[in-house]
Amino acid sequence: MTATPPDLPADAALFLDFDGCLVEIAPRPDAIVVPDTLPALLAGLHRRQGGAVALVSGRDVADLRRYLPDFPGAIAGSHGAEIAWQGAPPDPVETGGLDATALHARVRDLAAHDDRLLVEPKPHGVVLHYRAAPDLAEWVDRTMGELASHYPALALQPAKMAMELRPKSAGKDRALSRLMQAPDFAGRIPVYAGDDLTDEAAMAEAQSRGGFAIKIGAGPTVARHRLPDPAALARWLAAALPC
Ligand SMILES: O=P(O)(O)OC[C@H]1O[C@H](O[C@H]2O[C@H](CO)[C@@H](O)[C@H](O)[C@H]2O)[C@H](O)[C@@H](O)[C@@H]1O
Repeated sequence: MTATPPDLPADAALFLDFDGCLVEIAPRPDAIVVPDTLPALLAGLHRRQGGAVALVSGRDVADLRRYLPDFPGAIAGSHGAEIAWQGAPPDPVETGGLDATALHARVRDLAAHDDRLLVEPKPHGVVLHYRAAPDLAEWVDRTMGELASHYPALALQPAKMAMELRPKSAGKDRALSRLMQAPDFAGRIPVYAGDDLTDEAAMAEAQSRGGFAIKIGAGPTVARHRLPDPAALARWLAAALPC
């Protein structure tokens, strides 16, 4: 059973997923709408939590910075493959010699199968989206699975109406563990909010470290707490800030 979360402790380290968590899911990755109030909310939380606020997303760091250019905290992008500390460029990523451009071209060729499919290239992988073609779910899973067998350094990452190839060495749980070693985060209670399969390992990691996790929306989860949607999460976060 998942319960409403307790108040955000002042000594928490806060980890926030982006799509489906801070912003509503949209028909396409570039169609999301960032609520007007979100940048100030994140800045207020960053002050209140002593700098211990991080975005943890499947999107790459550059993409997240386009949507939240003034976010003052750390950003773990590409499912934790990239970590950018407050305002700095991302740490270099070990890609195992991946030719990302060739991979993107291969997936674009596969996507020519149906013009409702959408390819999202990433610096260390690629996503094939089928939100506009739900009938192709099985085809996408199978085709990306076959492709994955040619890329031993990449792992299949199922997401909402999408299948991704991302570095095997990445993972939001690993990103959380790394961030928890940083001076602003160390010794704090990890609190993680997320909505997708990609968040489950990080939620488990937060709980195993004595913190808590909040699942946003419906669906099975390891999280012990739940809120219905990004608006409810924003209200819960705002309640932690002085009026
Ligand atoms: O880890 P997240 O911040 O939750 O990012 C996960 C993926 O989110 C994006 O795709 C999802 O959201 C899109 C916009 O709402 C939606 O159209 C798509 O169907 C969803 O899968 C993003 O495009 C991916 O790169 C992220 O990995």
